[in-house]
Amino acid sequence: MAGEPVNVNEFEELARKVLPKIYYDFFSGGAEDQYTLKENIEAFRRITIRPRILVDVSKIDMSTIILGHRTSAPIIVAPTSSHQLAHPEGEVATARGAAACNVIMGVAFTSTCTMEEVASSCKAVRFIQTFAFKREITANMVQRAERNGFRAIILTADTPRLGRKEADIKNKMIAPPFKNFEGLISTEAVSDKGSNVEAYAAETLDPSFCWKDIAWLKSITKLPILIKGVLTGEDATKAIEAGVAGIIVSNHGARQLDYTPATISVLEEVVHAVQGKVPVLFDGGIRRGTDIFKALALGAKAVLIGRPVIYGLAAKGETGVKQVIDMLKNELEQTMALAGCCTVDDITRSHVNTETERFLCRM
Ligand SMILES: Cc1cc2nc3c(=O)[nH]c(=O)nc-3n(C[C@H](O)[C@H](O)[C@H](O)COP(=O)(O)O)c2cc1C
Ligand SMILES: CCCCC(=O)C(=O)O
Repeated sequence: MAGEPVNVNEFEELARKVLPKIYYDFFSGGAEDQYTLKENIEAFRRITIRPRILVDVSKIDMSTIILGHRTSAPIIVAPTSSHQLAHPEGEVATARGAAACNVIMGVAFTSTCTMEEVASSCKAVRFIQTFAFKREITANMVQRAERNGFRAIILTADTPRLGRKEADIKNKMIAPPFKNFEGLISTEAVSDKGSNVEAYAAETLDPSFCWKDIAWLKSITKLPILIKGVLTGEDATKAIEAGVAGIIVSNHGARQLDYTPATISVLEEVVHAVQGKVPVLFDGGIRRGTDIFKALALGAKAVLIGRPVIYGLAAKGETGVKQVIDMLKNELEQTMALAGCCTVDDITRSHVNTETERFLCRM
């Protein structure tokens, strides 16, 4: 690739060049056969856009409100771990990039900078992401999140144990120090076989955590709880019964259970089950503004972006994060203009055709 990257995929190429192979594999990889990893991207290609012409698109407004926070676009930085493996400034640089674009920053508890460092370094609206950790870890996270001005808790519920990423096992991937755990777990997880990321997970996660335990989480915090990892209408209904403030349709970027469907193919099922009771957010495979448009048309309030942000960070630090988010914003704006939508609310179900509909049209 010659010159500056012009799209997110070119940022991935830059990141591949600058990162040691072991870290590129860690960031880019998925579980086992990586069927879902491919599908998350491919399924977007099977959805087409139904544009409307001769609409006055002289002004496009991409802004939206997410849990009461106005943001410049329906884009959130997905919580992803280990940013210092991509760039020495880690999550601090990522959060500053998000702040510069006026989008919400998801911070993983398994970050390499502490929650406090991220909080004091930028003005971005921040959501903290947690797993179903052992209770003393969760309680510590909640106190610190509230004290440091985080605005919501993202409970990632698809990880009772860690998915098997075979590249990490082969590469003997060593997790960086996850500084938020200091004083909470006795040792730095070590493992003599394969990746030690799994050993970390085994020491911190509580695989017995289930739906009823959300009541406990709600009892120890005033922050709204978003549940991440919902892939079925059944679980969406349970999540609403449990009283969550929002749902994130996600398969963890295809890093947990392989052969789950592409997230974009189950978004509508979840949206139907939710019946507008809480916002439905979406992640997995967003690489273009057209992908964001498609997710919004199928009922998402906003999308989370995982790997593209990490690739921007790896390639150019905070500037790269900003460039990646700006690229996606510019592409969304272009898509909205060419499809005849001036605001995000103008994007409706009738602006896309899924594979099923195209098949029915031919009958
Ligand atoms: C390197 C990496 C680390 C991740 N770490 C976490 C994490 O700590 N917690 C979490 O809930 N999701 C994590 N995720 C999943 C993301 O939040 C998000 O669901 C996923 O990356 C979206 O797919 P995309 O990368 O195609 O945008 C991680 C994803 C990647 C690629
Ligand atoms: C213990 C670290 C978990 C990170 C994670 O969720 C991922 O790599 O997908």
